[in-house]
Amino acid sequence: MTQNTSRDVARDLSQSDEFVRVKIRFMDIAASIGVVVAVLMSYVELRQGPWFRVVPAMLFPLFAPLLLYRLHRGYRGYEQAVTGFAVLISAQQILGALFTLNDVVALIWFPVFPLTYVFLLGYERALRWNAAVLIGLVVGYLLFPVVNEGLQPLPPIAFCTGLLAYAFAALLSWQDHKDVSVYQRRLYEQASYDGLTGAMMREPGMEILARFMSQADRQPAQAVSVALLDLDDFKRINDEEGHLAGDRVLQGVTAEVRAHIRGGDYLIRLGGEEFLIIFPGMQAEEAYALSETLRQRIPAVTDGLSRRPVTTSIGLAQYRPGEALGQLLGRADHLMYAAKTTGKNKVCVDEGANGSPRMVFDPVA
Ligand SMILES: Nc1nc2c(ncn2[C@@H]2O[C@H](COP(=O)(O)OP(=O)(O)OP(=O)(O)O)[C@@H](O)[C@H]2O)c(=O)[nH]1
Repeated sequence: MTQNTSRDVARDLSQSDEFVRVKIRFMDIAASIGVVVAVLMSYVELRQGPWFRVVPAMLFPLFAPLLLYRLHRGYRGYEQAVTGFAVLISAQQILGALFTLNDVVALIWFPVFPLTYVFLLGYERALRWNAAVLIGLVVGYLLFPVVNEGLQPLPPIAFCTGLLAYAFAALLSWQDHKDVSVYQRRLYEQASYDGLTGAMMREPGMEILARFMSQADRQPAQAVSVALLDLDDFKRINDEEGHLAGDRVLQGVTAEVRAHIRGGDYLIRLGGEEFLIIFPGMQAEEAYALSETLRQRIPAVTDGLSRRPVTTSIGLAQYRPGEALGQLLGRADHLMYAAKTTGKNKVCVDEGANGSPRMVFDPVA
């Protein structure tokens, strides 16, 4: 089974934290400057020609404040505002082609907009968006004499040069952003995944768990279970067979876990020989079956990696809506500790209902 790719995870995280805050701050500044420039342009335009030529330039000062307001209204507001800005800029461009393409100054903006789309939408969406806007510009140019009562637009050679500059800027920004994204993803992987086992590290893992917990708060039917998995007597392997043997065991165990969990599950290394598996959308009973399979398989897969079979103790808890992350992990830890103190090599689980944890499964080791 395939696990979440680091790319999916990076995308998930990049939508929520510091990255978004920086982007919002930048958009506040850029949009405010845009409003001032557009008002000045409208004023100049109004002195030179008929009122309707001002419409494209006035769109931005009219709608940008509303979008800035949406931008600060949580995650949904942010998504809508970002797309809204892209729509606003496209409308401004295409209407601009329709009304003002007899002025060579209009071409100055052509290479600027592809960069804006990449910033707002990411390079993949921006590429499609740019293709659509290029078509819109051509249509606007062709309709210019009809809308402007016989007034001639820029000569075709000037317009085509503008289009080429636009397409070139779009390709360059796409290529550049792609390179940056690859680099960012590599940095993210290094910062988020444990080099020895490939399991996710504690901090990003906790962020993801917190996200699933708040999802479960909003939709109580959406269960989340976690399994805290700790290898038994691991110190003895290190002491008797050396650290390298211990490392091999850790790698063997995590490979086995990864092979059995589902695509949307997460494996996190909390530290040392302690791991957490997040089972989104899974009740404790179902997660128990999977954990029990793992418990049974681990001695077999570590056979040969160490002189004696390695066993695990697992504490399994289902999230109770409203509880804190520390409480959920505390319950899982308490259950794992119960498994350790009652003979090791077992899975202990509670029902996930309110009240004190109760062990409903206590398989024979
Ligand atoms: N080889 C190796 N050992 C590690 C790593 N991280 C932590 N350890 C060792 O893991 C061992 C954990 O020992 P303990 O916490 O006593 O746990 P244990 O021996 O498994 O005992 P129980 O949990 O009670 O079953 C320590 O010896 C750590 O040095 C690692 O990355 N590689």
